[in-house]
Amino acid sequence: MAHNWHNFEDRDALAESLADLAERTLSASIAKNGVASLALSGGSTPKLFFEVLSQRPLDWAKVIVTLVDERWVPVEHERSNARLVAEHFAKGPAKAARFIPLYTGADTPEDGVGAATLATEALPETFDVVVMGMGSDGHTASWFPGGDNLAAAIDPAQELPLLPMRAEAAGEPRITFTLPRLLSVKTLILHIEGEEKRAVLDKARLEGDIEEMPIRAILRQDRVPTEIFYAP
Ligand SMILES: O=C1O[C@H](COP(=O)(O)O)[C@@H](O)[C@H](O)[C@H]1O
Repeated sequence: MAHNWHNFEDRDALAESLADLAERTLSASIAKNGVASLALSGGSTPKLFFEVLSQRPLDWAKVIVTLVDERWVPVEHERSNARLVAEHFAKGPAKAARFIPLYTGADTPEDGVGAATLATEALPETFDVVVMGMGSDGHTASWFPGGDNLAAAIDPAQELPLLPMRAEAAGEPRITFTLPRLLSVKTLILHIEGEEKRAVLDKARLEGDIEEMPIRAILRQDRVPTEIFYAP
């Protein structure tokens, strides 16, 4: 499936354009279905995009927001992706959106994945917008090289929407949406910033095992085009 490249001179321009695309897609879905859904990545890259999108004049009360993955830590923790959403996205107009967290408060993601799965059943079967990020090791969502559930998470036939994930490089146990669940989407975005990550992405586009660079599961799938947003 084609990748559509959107290259920007700087990160401000990228954030505005990415927010334009998300706003357009969400607003079309609200007009057609009365509801829209958005799955966001965590980490450090999306902060500016969150700030810009959160100010857009959408009917946010009709938007359901979740994360593509979460670190298994409480929302107060500095590494919580939900905390990033709370601080940089759930403010201004976007505060009216309904947020479905993946962290449930259970001791482990293995204990909590059932409740998280139930909670995410409130999402429409097809996401309107999914925004993926990528780490400098080629992971995306919590699909880490060497992850204990990596093969299951990126299995195109996987029927479970969410899986726990543990990996040395992950820092803490994780929970993550699986490949088929995230590919059930109208607009799939990959958000990359910085020349170091651009080099990682270029390497991922070459031949090689998907499990070595799990972002390849996105780049090589043929269900939905990937809109690649890049700024140095
Ligand atoms: O751990 C994570 O890392 C990736 C990449 O994050 P970044 O800090 O390099 O932007 C992120 O996409 C994922 O959601 C997050 O949990």
